[in-house]
Amino acid sequence: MEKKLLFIFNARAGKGSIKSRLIDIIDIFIKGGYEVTVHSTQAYQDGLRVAKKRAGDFDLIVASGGDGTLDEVVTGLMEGNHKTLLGYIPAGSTNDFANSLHVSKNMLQAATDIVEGIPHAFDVGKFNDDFFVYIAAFGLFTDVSYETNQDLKNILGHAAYILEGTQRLFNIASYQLKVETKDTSFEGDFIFGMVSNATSVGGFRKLTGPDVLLDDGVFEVLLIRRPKNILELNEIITALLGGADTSNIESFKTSYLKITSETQISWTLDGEFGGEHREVEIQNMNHAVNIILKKDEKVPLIQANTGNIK
Ligand SMILES: Nc1ncnc2c1ncn2[C@@H]1O[C@H](COP(=O)(O)OP(=O)(O)OP(=O)(O)O)[C@@H](O)[C@H]1O
Repeated sequence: MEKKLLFIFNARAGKGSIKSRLIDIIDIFIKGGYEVTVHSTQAYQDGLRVAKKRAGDFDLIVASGGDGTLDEVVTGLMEGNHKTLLGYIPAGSTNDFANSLHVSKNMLQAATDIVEGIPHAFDVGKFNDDFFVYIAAFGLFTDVSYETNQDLKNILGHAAYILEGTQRLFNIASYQLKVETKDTSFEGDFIFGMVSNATSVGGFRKLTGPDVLLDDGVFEVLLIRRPKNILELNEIITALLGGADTSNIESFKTSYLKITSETQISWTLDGEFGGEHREVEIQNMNHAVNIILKKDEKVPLIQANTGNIK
């Protein structure tokens, strides 16, 4: 029997770059032995709705768009409790997570790699009642409006850019936080926080630290305290650029994290607006999604290949 593939794509992502490749992509899927059902997302969260409702009827779901579309489809899989295999064809203006996954930026190659590829189990983040694929972050967004879409797209690149070393770290909002893990808890005045499962964020590799594995059941956490003077600021910047550690940066790995603040904090989940929260519980959902990647691709994973789907 033919295997069933649900193809969910955002025709608007990346200025509509997928449109001219659509027929060739579908042709690759059909030649790969799939019966293809196509859905172009009609609005914000449509990808989530369709994945949640329909993924159970398919052997493979392929998402195409930017990080936002991937986030929505994974959230739909999680909310619907589906274990359907997932493929990703980057087609947005921001495809940050594609760098961690080593997915080809050539859409036809990415489609071929899905058809010929191998599924790998990846961790997913649970964020209160929501989910994220590779990052939940707050801070450093005060001069970026959440109202216009384009600003939102660049939010992680923007944060990473600021962290790379401008003096603006002094002039931004900070948040009084209590941070709890299963082993420890601490408090402080923080300007930025990120909980990630990625080898690079906003195009910057150093921010997530070395020895990142995408299926190890733990997140990399980076929390930056407000610098009190130039010396502390320089220490923070040096540490972010890979130099000596500083007590103004908390960085650790954990499977669970609770962050409580006195005021509402705006969060971003995978580069999209993740709501305002005073209390956030983040849990690593180990091996929650099975993503198909090119054979022999050196993606940082503990697990060896879980078997060819063909
Ligand atoms: N038809 C649509 N109309 C409006 N928004 C949509 C539509 N389809 C998807 N979206 C929303 O667009 C957002 C961004 O999508 P995505 O991540 O795929 O692209 P992007 O690379 O961020 O975007 P862009 O290339 O448009 O800057 C997502 O939140 C998604 O829900």
